[in-house]
Amino acid sequence: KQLSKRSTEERKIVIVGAGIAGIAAAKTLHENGVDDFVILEGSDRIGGRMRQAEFGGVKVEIGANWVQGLHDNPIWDLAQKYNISGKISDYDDVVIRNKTGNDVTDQAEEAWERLGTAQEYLGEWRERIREEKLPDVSLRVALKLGGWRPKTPLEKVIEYFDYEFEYADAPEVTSLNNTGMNEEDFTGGEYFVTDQRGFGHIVDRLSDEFLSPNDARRRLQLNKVVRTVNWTDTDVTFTTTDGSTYRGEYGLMTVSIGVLENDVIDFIPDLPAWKVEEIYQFRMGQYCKIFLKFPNKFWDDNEYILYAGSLRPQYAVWQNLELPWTFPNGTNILLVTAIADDVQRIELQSDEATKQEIMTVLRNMYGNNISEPESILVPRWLTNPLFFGAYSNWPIHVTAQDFEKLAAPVGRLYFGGEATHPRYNGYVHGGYLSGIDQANAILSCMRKGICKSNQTAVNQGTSAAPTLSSLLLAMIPVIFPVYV
Ligand SMILES: Cc1cc2nc3c(=O)[nH]c(=O)nc-3n(C[C@H](O)[C@H](O)[C@H](O)COP(=O)(O)OP(=O)(O)OC[C@H]3O[C@@H](n4cnc5c(N)ncnc54)[C@H](O)[C@@H]3O)c2cc1C
Repeated sequence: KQLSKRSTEERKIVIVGAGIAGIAAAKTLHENGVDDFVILEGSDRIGGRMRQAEFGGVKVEIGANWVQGLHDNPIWDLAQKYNISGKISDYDDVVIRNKTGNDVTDQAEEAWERLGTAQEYLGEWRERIREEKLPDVSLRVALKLGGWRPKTPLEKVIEYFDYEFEYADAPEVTSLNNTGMNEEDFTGGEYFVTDQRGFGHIVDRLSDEFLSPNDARRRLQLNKVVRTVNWTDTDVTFTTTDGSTYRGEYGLMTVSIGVLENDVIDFIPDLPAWKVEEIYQFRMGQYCKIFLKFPNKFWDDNEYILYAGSLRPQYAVWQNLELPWTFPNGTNILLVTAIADDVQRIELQSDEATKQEIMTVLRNMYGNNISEPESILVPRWLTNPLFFGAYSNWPIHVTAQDFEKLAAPVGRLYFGGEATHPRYNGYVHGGYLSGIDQANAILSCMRKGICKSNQTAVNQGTSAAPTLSSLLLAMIPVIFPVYV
C-alpha cells in the first residue's frame, strides 16, 4: 500500500547501471544537449567492475586492471589524459616453478615454441573462417589440429597463461573466430594500472564532466536496485527494490550479461524469445584476483610466476606486486588469479580455506619455511547479484547477428554494457564504446525518428550450429593445405 502511494519519477531516459557504459551513455546524452535522464545504480558507488579495495596499506584493483591494447583504444587516451599511473606488463618476464619448487623456465622454451607454431596455424584458420565464412570451432579444436596437445603440467600452465588468463574461460568453450578478433587493436601492450586513485578514476572524471556531487536534478541515484522493467513501444517503467518507480520515454540497461541471465530482474512483458536466446547464449567468464600480504618477500623477482604443479592448473598465475613500479617497497603483496570453475568453489568457501589451499602451492614452490600471510583479500564477483561474474566471453558460433540481437532494443528498452559490444566485449573499452553507441541510437530515435529496429535481427533467427560433416569438410583445406 505504501509503495503505491509513491509517485513515479518521469524522465526522458532512464539508464540502469553506473559502470563505464552507463556513465559514457549519460555523458553522450549530456554532450548532445539532453540532460533529462537519471542513472539508477544498485550499489553505493559508480564504476561497476572498475573497483579498488584497500589492502595491505595500498589500494589494489579487484576488477579491471589493464588497459587492454594501446592502439586506437579510447580508454588508453583517457588514461593518458588523466595521468593514470601504471606500466606495460612484460609477459616475457616470467619464471616457471614445478611442484618441487624447481625453476623449469628453460624447459618450457621448446613448449612455448610449439604453442607458438600452433597459434600461427590457429591465426591462419581464423582468417579463413572469417573470409570464407567457414564454421567456427573452439580454440581447443584449433590448437589440437595445430599440433598443440598439452600433456604435462608445464605445457598445461603455459597454455593457461595464454588463454584462461585472458578469456576467463577454457579453450574448450572459447570461440576461435571471435578471439583475437582485432589483433591489431591489442598491439602496443597491456598497461597495468597501479594508480592509487584507481582505474575507476577514469569513470569519476567522466562523470565530473556532467554531474556535480550534489546534482540538483538527482540524475545519479545510488542504492537503487532495479527489480522490474515494464517495457512498451512508447515507454519503459523501472521499479526498484525500495519501491521507487521511474518512467522514461526510453530505457537503457547496462547491467552485466550475468545479471540478465540470472532472473533477478523481471521484464514485463517477458523479453521475446529471440532476445532471451541471445542472453543465454553468451557466457560470463569467471576471474577472481586473490591478494595476499606477507611480512616479507620470499618469491622470485619476475613479474609473473607460473606454477606448473598439476595437470589441471590451479593457483597457477602469480603476479609479483613487489616490483619497484607497483607499490612502495616492502608492501609485500602477491596476486594470484583463479579462473573459471575454481572461482565458484573459492567464492563459496571461507577465505581461510582458500588461504590454506594457496599456502600449499606456495610451500611447494618456495619451501616450508615461508611466512604466513598477514591478510588475504578474495573479491566475490560471481556471488554478487549486481554482477554474477567477471566479464563476457565469446562463445563458439556467435556471429555478428547475435551481437546485433543482444544489443537490439525491445520496444523503447535499449541494451548496452561490455557484453553487447561486437568488437571489444569483455573489456573496459567495450563497455565505454557500447554506452556511447546506445546513447547515440536513442538520440537518433528521439530526434530523427530513425530508430534501431530488432526486425532484421529477428528475421535472421539464431545462427545454426554447423554439422560435424560441414565442419570437417570446411577444415580439410586448412588441415592439409598442400594437397588441396
Ligand atoms: C576481476 C575482473 C577483471 C577484469 N579485468 C579487466 C582488465 O584488466 N581490462 C579490461 O579492459 N577489462 C577488465 N575487466 C572487465 C571490465 O571491468 C568490464 O568489461 C567493464 O568494467 C564493464 O563495464 P559495464 O559498464 O559494461 O558494466 P558494469 O561495470 O558491470 O556496470 C553495470 C552497473 O550496473 C549495476 N547494476 C547491476 N544490476 C543492477 C540492478 N538490478 N539495478 C541497478 N543497477 C544494477 C552494477 O552495480 C554496475 O555498477 C575485468 C572485470 C573483472 C570483474
